[in-house]
Amino acid sequence: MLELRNVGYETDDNKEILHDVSLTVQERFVAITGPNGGGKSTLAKVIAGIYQPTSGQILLDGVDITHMSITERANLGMSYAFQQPVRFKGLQVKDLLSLAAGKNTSVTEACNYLSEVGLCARDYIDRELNDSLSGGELKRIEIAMVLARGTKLSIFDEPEAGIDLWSFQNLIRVFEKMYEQTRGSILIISHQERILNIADKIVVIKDGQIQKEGPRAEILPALLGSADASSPACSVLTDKVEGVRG
Ligand SMILES: Nc1ncnc2c1ncn2[C@@H]1O[C@H](COP(=O)(O)OP(=O)(O)OP(=O)(O)O)[C@@H](O)[C@H]1O
Repeated sequence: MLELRNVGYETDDNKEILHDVSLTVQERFVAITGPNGGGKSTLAKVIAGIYQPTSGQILLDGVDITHMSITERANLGMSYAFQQPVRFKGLQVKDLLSLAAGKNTSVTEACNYLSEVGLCARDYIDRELNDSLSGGELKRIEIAMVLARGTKLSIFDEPEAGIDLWSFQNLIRVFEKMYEQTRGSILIISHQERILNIADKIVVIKDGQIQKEGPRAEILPALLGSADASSPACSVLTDKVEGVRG
């Protein structure tokens, strides 16, 4: 279980981005949503160790990881997929999957991971992770990497970004498979109703604070509120977050 106790984060020039965030993540799927600039990505980076919190404590299965490095957290069983995928120049896709899995992944295994994320494996296995890959391809490769790692806590920052042509059902199936394999928790930052729809718990972050959290059945109807059914869910959710105040 991941536990955040009164976590705060300020930038070097004293801008407060997160304020007094307390949260537990022990459910299968936990979704973090809220308006742009609310602090979701910052929270994910604080959890993953990319940013150090300036106050509060973070515990993973009771172990205080507040001041641990990214590598130490990863070794304890945490994976993080960025909103903007990173490029690893000089490294091939199959090498990245082997590194992620912590073993020499066979071509068949690597191909299976790539197929899971909707990529035609043989076209990608030997590709270098450089600018020749599109944002959407990199995003899928990054999701395949988290799948290969199979850790007890996987964090995804807007996994839907850049993969519009790939069916959401596939993305959701990947999350479900990941859960079956790891029995861990999957923390997903998303604005997408279809992703929020699979969440066991939804957390709404606004102005750097938790505005609302609870089971999906309690939070989602309020988020959708007076949403126009013909509008894309992503913009609806972003706009309607105001509606859950209370
Ligand atoms: N290093 C930084 N220095 C100054 N401001 C920052 C820094 N990092 C983030 N911010 C600001 O903190 C706020 C929260 O940013 P964050 O990226 O966490 O929001 P978000 O909820 O993930 O947004 P989005 O939905 O647009 O991805 C924003 O106003 C952002 O401009």
